[in-house]
Amino acid sequence: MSTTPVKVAVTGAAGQIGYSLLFRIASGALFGPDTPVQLRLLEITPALKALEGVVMELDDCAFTTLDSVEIGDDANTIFDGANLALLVGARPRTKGMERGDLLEANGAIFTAQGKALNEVAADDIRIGVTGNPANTNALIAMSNAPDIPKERFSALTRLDHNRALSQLAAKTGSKVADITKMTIWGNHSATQYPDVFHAEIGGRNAAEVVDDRDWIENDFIPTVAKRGAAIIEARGASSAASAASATIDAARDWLHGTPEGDWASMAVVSDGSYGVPEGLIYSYPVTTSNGDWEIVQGLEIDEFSRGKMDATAAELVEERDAVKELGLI
Ligand SMILES: NC(=O)C1=CN([C@@H]2O[C@H](COP(=O)(O)OP(=O)(O)OC[C@H]3O[C@@H](n4cnc5c(N)ncnc54)[C@H](O)[C@@H]3O)[C@@H](O)[C@H]2O)C=CC1
Ligand SMILES: O=C([O-])CC(=O)C(=O)O
Repeated sequence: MSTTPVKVAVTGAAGQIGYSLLFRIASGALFGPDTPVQLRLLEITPALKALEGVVMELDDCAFTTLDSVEIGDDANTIFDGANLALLVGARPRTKGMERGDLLEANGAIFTAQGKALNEVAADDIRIGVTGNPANTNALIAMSNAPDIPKERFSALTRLDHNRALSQLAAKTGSKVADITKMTIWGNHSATQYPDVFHAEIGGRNAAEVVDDRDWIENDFIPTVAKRGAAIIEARGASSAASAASATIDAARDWLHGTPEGDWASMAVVSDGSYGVPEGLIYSYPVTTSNGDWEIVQGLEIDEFSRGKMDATAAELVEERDAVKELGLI
């Protein structure tokens, strides 16, 4: 239990993910009922008025864990002393838009925010990137923050991980709580590889419990990988409440640790593990404790998995090369 307030910066705070995320953080979902939270909310100038309205609503909730709220459009002011920065603000993908189109639009945002974090964040800063294209945005922020250890940056693949848990539970008639060791490899995009071959259901190998290779290859993997597009198609807007929930899950596990006997999926800087090019922000199975993560080592990778893991790495190499060409990293 800590009574020292935690400073949590959230960007894109007036957006649709923000509208769910801020209330969860303020109510103690991330740090528990005894830790006061100071919210630092960054928006672009035209969105500040809407953000004032969100702050009025935060006030009206009378959360006992919410110590203070500061809003603004200057990253150096808002990130000052931040212990955790959740970089959500970005331009969301709209119907028919490909992720590559987003690289340039978002590059400028994450260059500036990486620099500001480097200047003013607290020494223990952890940075989680939700805004798309999340892996490459995290790479841009990381590359523009040379004084912050690279391990402090991650991109969100927890939503994909949670989607995979839910699909697998539905298929096998099991409970999400019975499933462990799910893995999302690679990019938060349609090339991601949701891997059930190392997952377990009630301690048994998940692929064996499923016993339906066709479902794994032709239903499960594409359903999870294309779920974001399916939500956009159905809702006319990208995932918001589920993305906020996954952002909380990811930050909570990072700061407070993964449960014994389980792991989480997190896109983190590659050290070359599993043959992934060093320096990419690639989603791995990780265990965490006290704000540090470690890539789960020693998993056997068969030819099918190898192909999928390499394909998503190749997409990230392309994204990296594109932003390099734009001078963003
Ligand atoms: N990694 C993941 O699993 C997921 C990622 N996303 C991504 O999250 C991002 C946010 O999504 P939504 O909240 O739905 O979008 P939104 O458009 O509702 O909100 C984004 C907010 O960011 C703000 N913003 C833009 N530039 C900014 C800057 N430089 N500084 C601060 N704020 C800035 C905008 O004014 C806007 O209020 C999008 O990129 C979306 O694609 C969405 C779902 C899942
Ligand atoms: O697909 C999108 O643009 C939104 C997103 O990242 C997701 O829902 O996974």
